[in-house]
Amino acid sequence: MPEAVTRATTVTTSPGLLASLDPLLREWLPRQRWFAGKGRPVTGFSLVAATELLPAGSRLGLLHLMVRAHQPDAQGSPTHPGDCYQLLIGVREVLPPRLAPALIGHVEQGPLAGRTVFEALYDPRCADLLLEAIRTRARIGALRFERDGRQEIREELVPRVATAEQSNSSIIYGDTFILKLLRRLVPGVNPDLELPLALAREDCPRVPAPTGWLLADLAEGADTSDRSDFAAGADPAEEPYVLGVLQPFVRGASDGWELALRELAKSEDFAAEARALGRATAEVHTALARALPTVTLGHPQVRPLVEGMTERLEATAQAVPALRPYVPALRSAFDALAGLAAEGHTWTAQRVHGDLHLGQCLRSASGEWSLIDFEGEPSKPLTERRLPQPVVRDIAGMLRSFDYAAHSVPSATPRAGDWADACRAAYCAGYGEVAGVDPRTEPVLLRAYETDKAVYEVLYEARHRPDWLAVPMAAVRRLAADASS
Ligand SMILES: Nc1ncnc2c1ncn2[C@@H]1O[C@H](COP(=O)(O)OP(=O)(O)O)[C@@H](O)[C@H]1O
Ligand SMILES: O=P(O)(O)O[C@H]1O[C@H](CO)[C@@H](O[C@H]2O[C@H](CO)[C@@H](O)[C@H](O)[C@H]2O)[C@H](O)[C@H]1O
Repeated sequence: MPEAVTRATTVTTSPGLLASLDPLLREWLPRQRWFAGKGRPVTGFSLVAATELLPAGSRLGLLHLMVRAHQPDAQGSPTHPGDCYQLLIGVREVLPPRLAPALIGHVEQGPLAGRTVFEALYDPRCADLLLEAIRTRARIGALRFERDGRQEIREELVPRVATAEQSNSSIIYGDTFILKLLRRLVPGVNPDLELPLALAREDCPRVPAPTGWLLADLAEGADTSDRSDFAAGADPAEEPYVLGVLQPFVRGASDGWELALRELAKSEDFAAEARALGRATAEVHTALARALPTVTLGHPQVRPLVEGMTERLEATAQAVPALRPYVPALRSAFDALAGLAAEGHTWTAQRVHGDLHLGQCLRSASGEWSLIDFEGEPSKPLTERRLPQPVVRDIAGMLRSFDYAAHSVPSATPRAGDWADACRAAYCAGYGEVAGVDPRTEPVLLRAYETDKAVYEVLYEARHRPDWLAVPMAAVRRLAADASS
């Protein structure tokens, strides 16, 4: 049986707790894939919240920590407050061999001295406890576990940690549910929960409906007993943090990126799948437009949007010299959009996925497509990620992804360029079939967003995967040449 979670309600306030973990976390945290502050030293930690899920002094202790890692900002200024991370720390006298890969270290001082701490997600007792807490809508200190009462959560589903390369951490329960635990935390409504909940209200089958979620409500004296809307609360600093989302697991799924590369390697056509993906994207967009407000973008709104794109282009050219020769031609794509707006052209904006690419699309064993990971670009503030945008933002992301796939295979692969063109056309056609408007009827808007995405990718690859920089640079050359012709 899972732990009786509602008994363990002590909030740990021991001032020595973080000091005792400090030397271990300094070494361990920067090595984690999800650590967002790579390349900058961690100069210290402060505790945002600590909750004892199982008493730290017992045979197995379990701590839920929200810890701010202090780092100088990218410019070296030490005043940056640092990012807040979610950690689940197991505490034992001795770590069993099966948990050795989860070791964080042996504590030498403070309240946990002499004990071993480890990444608790790998301990099935911890994973069971989290699922049980969601199932029973537990309140543990500042932590609130919620669920959609219409979805059944069976007990005793065997947990395992997901091995996919990801920006957060996930536990899969018996191939039935997947719990994504967000790592870098910010207070406020998180689109990764907000949008799937809105889509579930619209009965949109293209996005797994949240089964449960967990929040941390740190507002002093917060009485959360009858708050069903996690979005309540005017001041973002007072709003709950979204810590994780449980959703149905799409069994036997392949992601669009894996499938596209597989078909490309065999020189197989992917147009039918691309068209289905276009249809799925349009289904999600139309449901989002029904569920959440839409706005009209005229000249006053488009001007700052274009300025933002231009600033991103210039900042990226500063950071990546290879981009510099193409700046004037790329800028003309943004200027053309501003020009149309100045002539009185308007566009509709609505909530969108915000970071759509082939890796965010899952095809189930029965061939149905789902879209996942509605977090948006994690480096942007939540308020920005939640702004309505033209749907073309997502469409451009997918069009870039087909191009990425074509440029990621060995150059000997015949007609990779034609393959990408066919996918791009099929995706837009599929989108138009459902939405009623083919995105290619807005070439200026599409070009501006595709250019902006390619510029984003140049910076992303320069920072994270320099070996891949040639992929978006090829697109930059193509977009610049088209602009000059
Ligand atoms: N509902 C789901 N069903 C099956 N696999 C999923 C599901 N949600 C996520 N995954 C898998 O987990 C990976 C990471 O999920 P994602 O939401 O993209 O997390 P992150 O934001 O950490 O990158 C996905 O690439 C996919 O392989
Ligand atoms: O998956 P994330 O949401 O963290 O997105 C980031 O990483 C992506 C790479 O994993 C990156 O996507 C780029 O590479 C993909 C192939 O690996 C390609 O399909 C995408 O089209 C391309 O943008 C994404 O940009 C970045 O935000």
